[in-house]
Amino acid sequence: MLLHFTKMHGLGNDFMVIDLITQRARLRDEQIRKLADRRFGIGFDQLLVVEPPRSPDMDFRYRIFNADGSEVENCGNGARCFARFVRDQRLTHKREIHVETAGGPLTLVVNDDDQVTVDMGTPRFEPAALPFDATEDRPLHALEVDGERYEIGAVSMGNPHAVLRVDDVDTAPVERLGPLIERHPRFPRRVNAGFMQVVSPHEIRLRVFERGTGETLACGTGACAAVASGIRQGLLESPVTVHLRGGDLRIEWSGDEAPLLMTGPAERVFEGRIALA
Ligand SMILES: N[C@@H](CCC[C@H](N)C(=O)O)C(=O)O
Repeated sequence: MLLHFTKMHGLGNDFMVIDLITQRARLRDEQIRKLADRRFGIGFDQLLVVEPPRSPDMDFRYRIFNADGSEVENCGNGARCFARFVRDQRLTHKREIHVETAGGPLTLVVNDDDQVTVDMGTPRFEPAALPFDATEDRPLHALEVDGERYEIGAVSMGNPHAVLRVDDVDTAPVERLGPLIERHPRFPRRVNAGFMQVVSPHEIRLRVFERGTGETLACGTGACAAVASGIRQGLLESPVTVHLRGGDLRIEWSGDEAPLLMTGPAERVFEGRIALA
């Protein structure tokens, strides 16, 4: 069968987006891995799937699959693309869109300038929320990686994040430490590994080695987690501009149970049809 798809990106974190409201398909893990392949497939960091909601209060169900085929709880850059996609495809005319994800509900607002603001919910730090094997909920946890001890912030934005502060993201050992942190035994469901350089209380630079994908040009939930961890440690103050390799995000969070807001762009690249093997 021929499946219609749209290729999109949020700051270079790229997606294949498919509408499973007007089309029918069931994608197996190995098909997702093949489609994600940049030589043998379409190439993407994540697959985003639009489905009808299961709850009457919601507009859509938003499902996310990493390039390795694993289904995950949340994707921030994807959420902005999802909002643009459902409007461009005329699946909704709303500017405020409520979606259910495996990590909980999200509210997406398409602004007049076409930037999208996502209410990402409240960051969670308790280790069980990630999950992370630690007895106490603290701003920093010691983590031994490859015989060295590092201090990491552990944050759930629906999906799990470890945030490591570095002096300079350009020279940070992202390729070496990223995969080791991602599969560290204290993170039983693996983890996204963020490397954060604090530039000022309102500005950070960030690289993220994503679970199930590898380093991407930007990670929305990674940006939210890094800012939440930085604010909790007293290093940052809202609002914070996050400079990622693919561009900038604005993150606002007033702390405690307040929702964290992420604002940034969402771009359509091309559309196509592909035969599913
Ligand atoms: N690129 C994303 C996060 C995608 C999911 C992540 N790799 C995970 O496994 O949790 C973003 O923009 O947030």
